[in-house]
Order: sequence, then C-alpha cells, then structure tokens
Amino acid sequence: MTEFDRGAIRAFRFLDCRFDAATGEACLDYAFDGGPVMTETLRFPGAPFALEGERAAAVRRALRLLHLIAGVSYYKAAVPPEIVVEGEPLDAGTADLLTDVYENGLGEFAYRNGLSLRGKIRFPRGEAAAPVAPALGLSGQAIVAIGGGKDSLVSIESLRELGVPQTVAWVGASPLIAACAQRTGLPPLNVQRALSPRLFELNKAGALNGHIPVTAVNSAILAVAALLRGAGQVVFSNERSASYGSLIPGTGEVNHQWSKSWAFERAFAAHLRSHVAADLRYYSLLRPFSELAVARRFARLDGYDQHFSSCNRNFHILGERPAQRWCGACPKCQFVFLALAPFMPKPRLVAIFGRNLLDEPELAPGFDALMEYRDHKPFECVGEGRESRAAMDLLADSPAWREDALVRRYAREIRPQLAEDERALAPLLEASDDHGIPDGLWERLRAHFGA
Ligand SMILES: CC(=O)N[C@H]1[C@@H](OP(=O)(O)OP(=O)(O)OC[C@H]2O[C@@H](n3ccc(=O)[nH]c3=O)[C@H](O)[C@@H]2O)O[C@H](CO)[C@@H](O)[C@@H]1O[C@H](C)C(=O)N[C@@H](C)C(=O)N[C@@H](CCC(=O)O)C(=O)O
Ligand SMILES: Nc1ncnc2c1ncn2[C@@H]1O[C@H](COP(=O)(O)OP(=O)(O)OP(=O)(O)O)[C@@H](O)[C@H]1O
Repeated sequence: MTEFDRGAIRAFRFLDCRFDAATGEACLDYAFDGGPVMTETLRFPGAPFALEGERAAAVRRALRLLHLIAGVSYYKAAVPPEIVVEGEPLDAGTADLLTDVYENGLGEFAYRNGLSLRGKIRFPRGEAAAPVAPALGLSGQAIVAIGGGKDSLVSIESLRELGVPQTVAWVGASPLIAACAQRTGLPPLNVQRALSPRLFELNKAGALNGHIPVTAVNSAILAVAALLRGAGQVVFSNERSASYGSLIPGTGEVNHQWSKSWAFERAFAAHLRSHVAADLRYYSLLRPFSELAVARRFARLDGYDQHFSSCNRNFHILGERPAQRWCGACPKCQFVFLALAPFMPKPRLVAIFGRNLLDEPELAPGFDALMEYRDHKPFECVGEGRESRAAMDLLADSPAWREDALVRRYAREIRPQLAEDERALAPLLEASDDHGIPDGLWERLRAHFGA
C-alpha cells in the first residue's frame, strides 16, 4: 500500500446516496477528488418497504442528511481544504448544521492530530430557502437507541414503567448490545452498517485518524429507521454531563462526546423537524439527569448485571472481541465502577466487574483524572469531575469502602484539599430544565426519577 499523501488532495466529495425499498439497503458514496468511490452500506430491517408520497420524500431527505453526516468518517482521513456536495445545493441551515457537527465533532480528533479546524470546515451553500417539512402523521412508537451500557437500559426500563411503546434499536454487529436488547424482551431493530473497506486501507497507508461524532451518525441512521416504520420518536440516552468536555490548558474545552451534548441534540432535533418531518421527535430521555442520578437509577434495576457493559473495547468493528466485558483499565470502566459504588451493595458491584477497582493502587492515575485531581478529565464518556469527587466522597464515609486503597488515599490526600461544594452530592441529583423531552412525558419521568 503506497503512503497516503493527503497534501495532494484538494476536495472531499459527497457523490450520491440511494435506498432500495425492496431490500432495505442504503448506499452512501464519497470520494477524494477524482479518486476511487468509497461506499458505506447500511441495511435497514423490515424490507420490502411500501413508501409513497410524502413519507417516501421524507425518507429521501433523511437519507441525504445521513449521507452528509456519515461522511465525517471519510473526510477525517485527509481533511482537504474543499468540500463538494454533488446534486441539489444545500440550504444555509443544513450547511451550518454540518459545519457544526464536523467542527465540534472532530474537536478531539483535531486536538490529537495537532490540527486547527476551527473556521476551516465550510460546507457549500446555495441560495435555496430552507424547506418546510410536512407532518406525516407518524405514530407514538419510540425507536429507543440501545448502546449496551447502563444509560440506555435506564431509559428503556423507565419508558416501560411509564407505558411508552418502544422498539429497541442499535447500529452494528455488537453481540453485547444484541444480548442486552434480547434481555429487554422488547421488539428489536438492528441496522447493519459496513464502512467502505477503502477507509481501512487509507488508515493503513497513514491517513489521519481519530475520534468522530459517532452519536450523530447513529442518530441520523435511526431517524431513517424511524421514518421507514412510521415511528414518531427517536430516543437517545445522553445524560447532562455529556455536554461538558475536558478543559485543556492552552487549548480550552475539547468535548470527546460533543454529539452526545445538548448542543447537538437541540440542533439535530430542530433540523429533523424543519427539514425532514415536522412530527419526528428526537430527544435524550436522560438529558435532565447527571451521571450519578442515572447510576442511582440503574442500581435499582436487576437482570442486566451479567449482560451490560460501558467499556468501549466491546464495540470495535475490526479485531478480536475482548475476553472480559470490563477491561478495568479504561476511564469508562473506572467511572462506571465509581458511579455505581455509592448506590449498590459492594458484593454486587464487585461481581459485575469481577474485581474491586478501588482497591487497586496502580489505578490511582485513572481515578485522579476522573476527579480532575492533578490532571484533566479523560477524553471519554465519563461524568464531570465533581461527580467523581462526590461519589468518592460518599465512599470515604462508607464502612464498606473506606478501607480500600484508593478510597483511603482520597480521604487522606485529596479530600482535605477540596471545599465542600467541590464534592457535594445533593446538587448533582437535581434535574435540570434544559431538555427536549415531550411535556406530557417529562412530568411523569421526573416523578419516576424522584428528582
Ligand atoms: C470502538 C472504538 O472506540 N472505536 C474507535 C477506535 O477505532 P479502532 O481503530 O480501534 O477500531 P474500530 O472501532 O474497529 O474502527 C476501525 C476504523 O474505522 C473507522 N471508523 C469506525 C467507525 C465509525 O463510525 N467511523 C470511522 O471512521 C476509524 O477510522 C477506525 O479506526 O479508534 C478510532 C480512531 O480513534 C475511532 O474513530 C473509533 O471510534 C468509533 C467511531 C466509535 O464507535 N467510538 C465510540 C466508542 C465513541 O467514541 N463513543 C463516544 C461518543 C462520541 C460522540 O460524540 O458520539 C463516547 O462513548 O463518548
Ligand atoms: N451502536 C449503537 N447504535 C445505536 N445507538 C447507540 C449505539 N451505541 C450507543 N447508542 C446510543 O448512544 C447513547 C450513548 O452511548 P453510550 O455508549 O454512552 O451509552 P450506553 O451504552 O447507553 O451507556 P453507557 O454510557 O453506560 O455506556 C446510548 O445511550 C444510546 O442511546
């Protein structure tokens, strides 16, 4: 494989997207300059689809939005100076949304690759006025995204208790997510996704690589899936803390999980309503709650302990599946262990992880970063530093935990340096008002959460 010379590339091109209603297959085509076409293929279950009139037009609009958002996986390989969108020119609103998603969603990617992308990514726009998407008479069925971790399981069980009809949906071929979905006993919707093999070749040839706003891609995929079924709600489970990134000295805030943030949710939800279908709702059911409030809720569930995992090592496309559901070494494993510890019996938590991470002194640097003690919050989907500090503070007063190595070290070395409000739990369990949950549902959910 010859070295990939990204400097020789002028433009990233969005070529075409197409959907076969008979098979449920969607194809998204991209290229650098006049180079080989890179095609991403998705397969939506439930074919053949009888689409006509306004619903068929809305599916086409949703597919085009998916084509534009999913291009981020390929664009990042070279980040060329120009972006070309074949076909009908974008309206300003769509161009602005995409610029937002690419610029913010590639924030960590840019930081780690030493690139300055701010103001450099510009999607071309025509003079066309923004479209006005009609309402389609979509149903109240909720397409609920499941990720195999605690957050989406809390949403699923909350919606079940509140009597909301739901289909659990996921993208990709993770056996772990499939097992969790099956465990819910709810109707499943699995969208298969195959990235262009050319991307993996470019990676091997030295293309730029890094973190992408995968939740934006998953959201656009499930918006298509919802329209194919006539469902009116796409529900994600991104909690409040996903809106806050890591504060990097000399760089500012870099959010590893920007497309799980309230800023993305609000913009994407509004865009679906204005540009795709006026009655297609997109929201995160956990937006008002902190990670600790969600962890407290998860601790009250049973039946998923030996199935769920938040460890991202379970979700690679290439390579071997890990032997353990929890690696224990990554920030997500360490944060989930810490967040659950105050709310569930210690033997239950140790049985889930197969070990007691808080009694392993060599893991101190990881937990220090989670607490923002002498290090910045890790580039991972973890709670705010004050949430980790509040959880550790609770454990320092718990007879079950206070003798464990890292808890004892916190009490002796870190707690004395913290003011009360830097480690207080109560404010973190209150619900916030910034969310997109439908009014009727929010009041019931708030009572259900006891927030
Ligand atoms: C599972 C994971 O963490 N993957 C990241 C990892 O990829 P790796 O090279 O180790 O292997 P694969 O996951 O098999 O991917 C192979 C290459 O394919 C490209 N790619 C994959 C999926 C995709 O949607 N777009 C892609 O371009 C990529 O070039 C891969 O190298 O490292 C990669 C490079 O840093 C990351 O791009 C992979 O990240 C995945 C897209 C992924 O699913 N990551 C999630 C675990 C993740 O980051 N979730 C965030 C949410 C962030 C958000 O804003 O939505 C979170 O949990 O907070
Ligand atoms: N493969 C996927 N397909 C569709 N949606 C997904 C997928 N993975 C995650 N999601 C959605 O994105 C949200 C954020 O993903 P994330 O992995 O942080 O959450 P989780 O797996 O539900 O819980 P945890 O944070 O404990 O891992 C999930 O709650 C889910 O709604």
